Amino acid sequence: MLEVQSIYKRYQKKIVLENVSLTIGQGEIVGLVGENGAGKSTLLQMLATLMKPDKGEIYWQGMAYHQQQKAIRQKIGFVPQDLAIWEHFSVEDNMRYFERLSWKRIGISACQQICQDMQLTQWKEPVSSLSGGMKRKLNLAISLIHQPELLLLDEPTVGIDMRSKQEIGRFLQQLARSQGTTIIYTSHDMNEIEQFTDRVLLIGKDRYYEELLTAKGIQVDCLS
Ligand SMILES: Nc1ncnc2c1ncn2[C@@H]1O[C@H](COP(=O)(O)OP(=O)(O)OP(=O)(O)O)[C@@H](O)[C@H]1O
Repeated sequence: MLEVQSIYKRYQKKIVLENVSLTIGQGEIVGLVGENGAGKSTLLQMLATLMKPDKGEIYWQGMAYHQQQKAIRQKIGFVPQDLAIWEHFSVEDNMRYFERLSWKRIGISACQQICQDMQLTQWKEPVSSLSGGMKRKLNLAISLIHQPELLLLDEPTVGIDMRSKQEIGRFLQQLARSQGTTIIYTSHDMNEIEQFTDRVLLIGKDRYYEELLTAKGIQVDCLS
């Protein structure tokens, strides 16, 4: 279980997160939505241990972030908005490279299986020749090599076509159901959020998303 207790974050004078608390259970897929600049990436970076809150505490499976950061980091997969892959290597070489650096050595067949499960089948092709959607899938596949318990995705499907979105969404659902992976992901696509998440957390002051999602019959929990 992920527990966030009353966290605060400000950049210079700008308060971004103010008294944010949330609880997410194992195997849940949660959509994090809100207007541009609401603080979604900031929150994800804190959940990924890459940034500390000014105040408040975060726990994963009862372990406090401020006390067991290294152990917690090994259980987290984080996919930032920007792609972090080697363009001139093949899909296989990317997976081999990151598998070698991984906390957990799963072997190359298991790496290939992750790609296949995501319908990323261009194993031998250079990344530079892949479509944007395939590159996003590879970025996601790399984050799964160490079999994270908590997967944090910052707009994993931005700029990609409907088909790849569907494939990624279905893959994430399968991952949560079969492995019990807890998944939090941000998106501005409310159809995708409706289709693939179990529930929605809204961040920021803008109530546009709340109205939109409530009209679709989706329950929204407001974080600020
Ligand atoms: N390192 C930083 N220094 C100063 N201000 C920052 C920094 N990072 C983010 N901000 C500001 O904090 C606010 C929240 O940014 P954040 O990237 O978390 O929002 P977001 O909800 O992810 O936005 P988007 O949907 O555009 O990705 C924004 O106003 C942003 O300009």
